[in-house]
Amino acid sequence: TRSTRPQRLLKAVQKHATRGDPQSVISAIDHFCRHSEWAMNIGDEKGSILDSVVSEVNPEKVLELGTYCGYSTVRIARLLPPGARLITLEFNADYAAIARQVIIWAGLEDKVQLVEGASEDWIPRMKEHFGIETFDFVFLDHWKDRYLPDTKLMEDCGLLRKGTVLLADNVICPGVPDYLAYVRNSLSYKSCYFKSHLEYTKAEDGLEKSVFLG
Ligand SMILES: Cc1cc(-c2n[nH]c(CCNC(=O)c3cc(-c4ccc(F)cc4)cc(O)c3O)n2)ccn1
Ligand SMILES: [Mg+2]
Repeated sequence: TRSTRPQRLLKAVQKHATRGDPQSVISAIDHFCRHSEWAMNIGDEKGSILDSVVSEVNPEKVLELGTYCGYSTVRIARLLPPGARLITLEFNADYAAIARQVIIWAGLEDKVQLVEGASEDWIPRMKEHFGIETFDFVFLDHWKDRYLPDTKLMEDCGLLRKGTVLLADNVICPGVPDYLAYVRNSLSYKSCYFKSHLEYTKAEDGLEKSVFLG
């Protein structure tokens, strides 16, 4: 039967990227998505904004919601200091299988723990299952109707501390209006918007950076 788009994306990585070289993995995926098939990775333009925020925060403990093929996982993990850890949650088992291979090809498997399942099931188990106290940085890139409930769930589970940075993809396209209203109006967050474009297109999109104030 016909291969899936994530499978074809992984083949492009294994053909064009150098094992152990995260930048070549990022470039191979961006080339595939620009010249072969669009895919819902954050992409190079928003990816550069992600890079700058991660570098500024320099986090030890990172949570990513929505792995997809592991593109943003690689972008984040390649910037982490030794000993830092990234936990990434993926609901779709087929995406997860591809992402594991992409992360291994980039040579970043020691920094990344990929967990399969729904965010609402795993967020309440972070502390007892992974020994996590609080996260320094959270990247939200999963189902858009889960951004707000999962943010409230992270608050309630005590996973956020004064200064934890949340960075949300797709706040314009597909859009997360309820989440935006919440972080922009809540006294518990300081938010700012980074205007950009939907990956590999001219459509507007952007990232919302929100600092939890406790
Ligand atoms: C743990 C857990 C994980 C998940 C989960 N894992 N992986 C995802 C994927 C989510 N991402 C998207 O749907 C998405 C869509 C677009 C898009 C699509 C079509 C258009 F026309 C325009 C834009 C663009 C993007 O950048 C996106 O990120 N959800 C779900 C539940 N629980
Ligand atoms: Mg996205």
